[in-house]
Amino acid sequence: MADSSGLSIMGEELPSVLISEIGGTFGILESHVEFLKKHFNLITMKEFHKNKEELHERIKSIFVFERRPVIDPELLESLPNLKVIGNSGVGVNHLNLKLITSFGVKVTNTPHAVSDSTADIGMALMLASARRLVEGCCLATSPDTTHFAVNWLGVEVSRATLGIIGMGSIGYKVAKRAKAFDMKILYHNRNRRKEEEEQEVGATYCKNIDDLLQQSDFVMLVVSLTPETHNLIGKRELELMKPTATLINICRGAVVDQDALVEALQNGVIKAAALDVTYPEPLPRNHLLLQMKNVIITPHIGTATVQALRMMTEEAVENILAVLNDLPIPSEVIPK
Ligand SMILES: O=C(O)C(=O)CO
Repeated sequence: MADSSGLSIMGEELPSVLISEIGGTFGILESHVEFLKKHFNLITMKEFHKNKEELHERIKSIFVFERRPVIDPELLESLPNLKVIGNSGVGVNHLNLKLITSFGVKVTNTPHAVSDSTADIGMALMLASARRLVEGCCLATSPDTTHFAVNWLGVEVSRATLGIIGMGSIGYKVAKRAKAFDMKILYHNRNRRKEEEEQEVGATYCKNIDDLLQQSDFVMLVVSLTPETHNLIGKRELELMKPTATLINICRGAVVDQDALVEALQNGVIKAAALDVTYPEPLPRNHLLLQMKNVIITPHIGTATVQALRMMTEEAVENILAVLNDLPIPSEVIPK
């Protein structure tokens, strides 16, 4: 892994950093451990619980990966020298920012590392839904299939209108990709992008989200989950969309009112949905969304690439070292 930070604390013992565990489904990738150990003395939660008395004053940072370890008041109270929580990933809705910062602890995230891989998943879901890829795979592997029925047709994304809700770094990368597919691009964002940025990707700003919903063939959600964006897309918004439109969600499940979505899909209010995120994750096996032919669901794999995970670890390490060395912090998350 690239050692771009050059920030290890020279001449000092490596700072102790708490991690959930190494390996397993939710632990740190074993191939990242060597890199992390160049900068930190890693302490797993298991070691911490076994030896709290000796370790609690030494821990300066917590490296959060896959929402673990869980940061609760008890953990924060037990770490008097904690300076920073380095989240590996951009979304921090699993962290109570107000609580954490009330302990004088900073929070950082990794917006740069995740943007390409998450934008790719957005495009992959849009294309897969438009061209009925999952259904097509099932047809191809079905023993009864000789040829697809002549009226078994998908639609093209070329020249269709894509409405991007949330034009941060991921949304912007989606727009760049969509431009290459000759899509017409609309976007809604709290803050309008600079004119030259809009021109670069050919995106038109919709101040009013309703205009975007009414005009788009594909609506892609790329916002952070906050109290303002919780259930941002509900019954009213779905009813504004075209009956031929597809909803793609690559941010957080709770941005959509899922019951309203099920109803809209059942009643033909919209045509289809492609979701990398749901609530809960995973959905219960008997959930209606898992049974609909016009829905594609992936298990939150936006950053599940070799490259993204490597860059997330590197970006998180840079952030943590910047805080511990009292240097400008590349990506600090400030509670609103
Ligand atoms: O970076 C994040 O927050 C993710 O959810 C990755 O998909």
